[in-house]
Amino acid sequence: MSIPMWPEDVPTHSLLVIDYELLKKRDVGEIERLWEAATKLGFWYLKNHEVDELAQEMFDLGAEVMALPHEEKMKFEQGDDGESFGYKKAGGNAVAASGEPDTAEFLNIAKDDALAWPNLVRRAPPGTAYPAPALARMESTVKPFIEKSLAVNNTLMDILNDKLGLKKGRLLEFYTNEEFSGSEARIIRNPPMSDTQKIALGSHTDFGSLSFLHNRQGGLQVLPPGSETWQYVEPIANHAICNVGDSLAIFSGGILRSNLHRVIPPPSTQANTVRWSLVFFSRPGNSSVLRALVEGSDKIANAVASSKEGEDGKKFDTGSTAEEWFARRIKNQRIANRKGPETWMASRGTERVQVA
Ligand SMILES: O=C(O)CCC(=O)C(=O)O
Ligand SMILES: [Fe+2]
Repeated sequence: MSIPMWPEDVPTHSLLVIDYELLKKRDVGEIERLWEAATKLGFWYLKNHEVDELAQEMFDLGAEVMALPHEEKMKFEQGDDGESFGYKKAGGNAVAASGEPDTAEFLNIAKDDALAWPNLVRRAPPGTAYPAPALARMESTVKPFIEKSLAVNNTLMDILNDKLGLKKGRLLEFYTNEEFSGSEARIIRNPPMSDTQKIALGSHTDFGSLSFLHNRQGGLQVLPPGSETWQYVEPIANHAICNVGDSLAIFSGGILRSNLHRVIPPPSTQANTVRWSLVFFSRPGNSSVLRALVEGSDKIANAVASSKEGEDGKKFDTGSTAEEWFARRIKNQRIANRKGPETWMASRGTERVQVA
């Protein structure tokens, strides 16, 4: 599919472009730029990451899955208990405290299932785990996509670990393949909308640590620090978009920024197209306690000590495991679980500014 050019007449927020090749060589200048991006906005472009071909194969898989009849996809529904893996229908989640439904459908595939393939360790038995086109491409596409995405996220994490002043490998202890986690690949489809302001995915911070995003059309928007205006992030060919999620913001005592973002339909020139996007989310092992790593780094201890008492103090010691944190957020987004605006509030993460 050819995608129309990005329009020049919409408010667009530029991101730093980080070169993964240079990061792999631990180029000092590039590491500084990554640090700037991860601490100021928490979003950046990543080029030279070598995952583009596999990303395209994931989109092909996504097209096959989403073309299945609705009843077939619903056999693989994620359910109402806070489980993320599986299919989520359009309208399954709220996008705001009002309870307005979302418009995007997505399929989430567990990292643990892809790596254990041909076994399924998180969703079983096979007939009810994932739609057939996903199972058919698990070995050829999903597993290598997840392995490569993990390598990218782990490299970024290793660099951020050192910049945070943590002992070598400390952060990566949370992301071993030994323990189950909420890490997953997500393929998202949003149909064309006549209302180009109709919210597809509501304002949120990401639940996990690092998100590695490939989107074809625009529609992703960020709320930059200090701004009250949502701004588009331009999709650039062969450039992934990376962002920091709640867990890294908490581990780092707020030094790394988990920024609010949302998705609306593609703007202007790109309107009236089906919007496709694909994300790999790295999330800590289920038993990881989400609290600032103050004992491991003076930098983190100082950041927590100098943050606003009460509000921030509590934020950096959540008393919650990663598993509980994700289940709470997922469960309370679900329209089926909605009792009122309080259900939406219960689904929130580390947001400083609450946007309804
Ligand atoms: O589709 C996008 O561009 C972003 C998706 C997103 O923010 C998410 O799934 O958490
Ligand atoms: Fe997100």
